[in-house]
Amino acid sequence: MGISAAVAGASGYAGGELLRLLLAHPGIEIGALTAGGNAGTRLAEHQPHLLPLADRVLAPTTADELAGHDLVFLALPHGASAAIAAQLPADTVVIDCGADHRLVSAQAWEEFYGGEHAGSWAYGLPELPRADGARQRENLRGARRIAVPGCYPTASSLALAPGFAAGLLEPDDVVVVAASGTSGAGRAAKVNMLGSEVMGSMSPYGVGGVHRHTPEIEQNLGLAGNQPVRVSFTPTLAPMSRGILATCTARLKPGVTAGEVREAWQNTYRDETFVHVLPEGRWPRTADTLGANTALIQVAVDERVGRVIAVSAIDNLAKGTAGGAVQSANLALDLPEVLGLPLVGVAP
Ligand SMILES: NC(=O)C1=CN([C@@H]2O[C@H](COP(=O)(O)OP(=O)(O)OC[C@H]3O[C@@H](n4cnc5c(N)ncnc54)[C@H](OP(=O)(O)O)[C@@H]3O)[C@@H](O)[C@H]2O)C=CC1
Ligand SMILES: CC(=O)N[C@@H](CCC(=O)OP(=O)(O)O)C(=O)O
Repeated sequence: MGISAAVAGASGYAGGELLRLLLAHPGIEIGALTAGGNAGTRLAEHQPHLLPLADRVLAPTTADELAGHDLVFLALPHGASAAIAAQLPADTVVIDCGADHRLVSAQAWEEFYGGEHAGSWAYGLPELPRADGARQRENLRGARRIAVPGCYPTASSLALAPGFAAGLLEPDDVVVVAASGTSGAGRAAKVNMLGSEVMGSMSPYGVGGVHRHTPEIEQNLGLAGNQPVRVSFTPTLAPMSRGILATCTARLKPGVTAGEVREAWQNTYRDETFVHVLPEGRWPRTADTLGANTALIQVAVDERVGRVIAVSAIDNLAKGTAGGAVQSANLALDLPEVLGLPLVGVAP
């Protein structure tokens, strides 16, 4: 008998990607599938690409439906996860794809999300380096409650953390501009997500330091360098369904050379399966990560202005959500960390 997993939010984008990955996972069996207003409908109406589950009927998202599994993935809008998680048994592994449990600081939560802070769980970005030389994965082994990172924080934290972990970057001059595909916004209808608004156009949003992923990126880079980091973050919307390209720059400390930068980035990810620093001269493209649990990174130094430029590409639904969630679940359940996770993308 394998490990049983329930997926709450199975009719949404993150839930659909979780199910795609779980169908290929050799150690996990898919149990209850739940939704909100779409409870009672067949999965095929929402996820026609998941043929083996086509006839499964979505249950309402209640603790009764979710309890009784070894593992519960919550792919619900933020705000909905905390209430349901509080009703689940303490020994169930609960992986929250939403934002409710990502931030350590209650003050940052109130400033960027409003309302009451639900608390913080082990943060599900295994490869994140920490200033003490350990990796975030050490906090995930055996954990029973895990918060999956936001998709922009996954891309930008992995891109810049090596420089903070190695003490090469100034903490007060960090700029991240990232482009996301529209699936990042979820499936709920929004006027600015209509094809006619998005196709053939790119546009910024959440400008001026107000996007709720700003404190999460600061939290991660602060952990990597063991000092507070301030980040100017601007998200943009790109006319594609999946993918994030994060262009991240920071001021170098005086005297830091391009060679030291390259060495720090390569050393950080040398032994990682999913995070790759590309050979010099090759730059990450979102297309190369589609469907894969990978993050592709390149770094360069702009010597004229004394800044590092680190670019990363991920699939927001794979490494940016569902892939990261399954990777963390593997760690929590003491399975091989890479089990069932695709390293191979879909191209062109
Ligand atoms: N999309 C992405 O790239 C990323 C998403 N995430 C996070 O994952 C979570 C899910 O996002 P995503 O899949 O994109 O969103 P979607 O809008 O595509 O899906 C939301 C899912 O939650 C269900 N739902 C909505 N409201 C409730 C409720 N009150 N009670 C129970 N179920 C409810 C919906 O069911 P129904 O169909 O019945 O309404 C649907 O299954 C969010 O917290 C998001 O922040 C994290 C990283 C990246
Ligand atoms: C394109 C788009 O709208 N993206 C979403 C982020 C998606 C994500 O990772 O966020 P959460 O898990 O924190 O919801 C946004 O900017 O709010």
